Amino acid sequence: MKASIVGGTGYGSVELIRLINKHPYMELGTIVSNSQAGNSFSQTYPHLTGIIEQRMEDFDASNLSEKNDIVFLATPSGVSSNLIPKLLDNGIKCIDLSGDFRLRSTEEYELWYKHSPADESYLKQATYGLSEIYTEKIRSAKLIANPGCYPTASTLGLLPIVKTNLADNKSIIIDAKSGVSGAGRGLSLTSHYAEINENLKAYKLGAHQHIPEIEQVLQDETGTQITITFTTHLVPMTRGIMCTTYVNLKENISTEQAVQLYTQFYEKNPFVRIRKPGTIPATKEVLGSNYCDIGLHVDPRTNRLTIISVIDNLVKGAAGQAIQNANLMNGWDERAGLDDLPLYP
Ligand SMILES: NC(=O)C1=CN([C@@H]2O[C@H](COP(=O)(O)OP(=O)(O)OC[C@H]3O[C@@H](n4cnc5c(N)ncnc54)[C@H](OP(=O)(O)O)[C@@H]3O)[C@@H](O)[C@H]2O)C=CC1
Ligand SMILES: CC(=O)N[C@@H](CCC(=O)OP(=O)(O)O)C(=O)O
Repeated sequence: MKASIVGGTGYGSVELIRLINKHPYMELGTIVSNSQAGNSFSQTYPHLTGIIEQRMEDFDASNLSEKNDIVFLATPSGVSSNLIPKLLDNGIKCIDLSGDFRLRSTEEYELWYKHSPADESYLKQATYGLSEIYTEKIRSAKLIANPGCYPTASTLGLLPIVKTNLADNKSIIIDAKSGVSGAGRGLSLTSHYAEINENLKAYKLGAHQHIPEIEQVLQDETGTQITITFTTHLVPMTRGIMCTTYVNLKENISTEQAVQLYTQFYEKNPFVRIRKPGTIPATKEVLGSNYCDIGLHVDPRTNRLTIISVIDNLVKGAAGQAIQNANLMNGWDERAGLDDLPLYP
């Protein structure tokens, strides 16, 4: 099966190429680049010299649909909302790594993303691609809105407890941290070495575009409106996301009981690993892999649950989850092409 990528020179694209290159049932099709059409891929990424030499091309929906079986869009928000309708009209399946098709409400999209929303008739065709939770819908989807990196780590960490009657849903605080590759390859002052190195910054306080996305999933899965406190931080490392989430419990449970609840919740999900009581996951322990590792602790003095969830933002947070969704859409083992062990140290 041939997989095309749009947004060729970005980090999401080069990570998709790494994963497609070793996938048992997919091979790389057309790479579309807005800025580098005509140039070979290895000119932008010399570490792939002699491996990915193909020339990147301009976007052409009918040509892409003729030559490929699926298209991954790894473009900034505000771009795929214009491209995906043309692709769907040509009958090709799409997986969008951007935020353009994640929020069902067009008003919310405009409010948080500050772009014009996608056309509602196409928005309605999108399935939110949190692989572990929407598995069955994903299998028959034609358009996947791949979740954001922070929402993946946050919601996988929160869902087992909010879906029980144990959590005080008004008390949720997510303290989130990301490596700099989460901001993409584009140059900006905030990702400048001298601004990042030996520094720790909170950003987009109360204004992060992932707030409505996380709340939408929590509402869909609990049937109640849940408002969260969510703060993002930029950490001087390349890859990795850690979400430290605090939830007040309405009943007394022990750490061991929380671990048992989470283990049962994810027992059929190979990419979610629940840590034993007393072991705390770190970002390096999932580096380069599609795992989301979750550590839990209940403080008996406050009866508050602390959830530590970690992912590699470019794998489970983007390209890896996109491949996992393509696997589900095609009826393959969801682990196909995603069996790399974490890279350690
Ligand atoms: N980085 C991460 O960890 C994650 C990213 N995402 C989302 O995935 C998407 C891709 O992210 P990422 O690869 O990191 O971003 P990058 O900034 O690294 O790459 C995006 C690429 O899109 C293309 N592009 C840029 N502007 C335009 C435009 N106006 N029209 C068409 N193409 C354009 C460019 O490639 P070219 O010129 O070659 O076409 C660019 O390199 C984004 O929406 C991001 O929010 C989601 C989860 C995690
Ligand atoms: C470190 C960093 O800057 N991360 C980005 C995450 C980008 C992302 O995944 O956002 P989308 O919803 O547009 O896909 C951010 O916080 O905005």
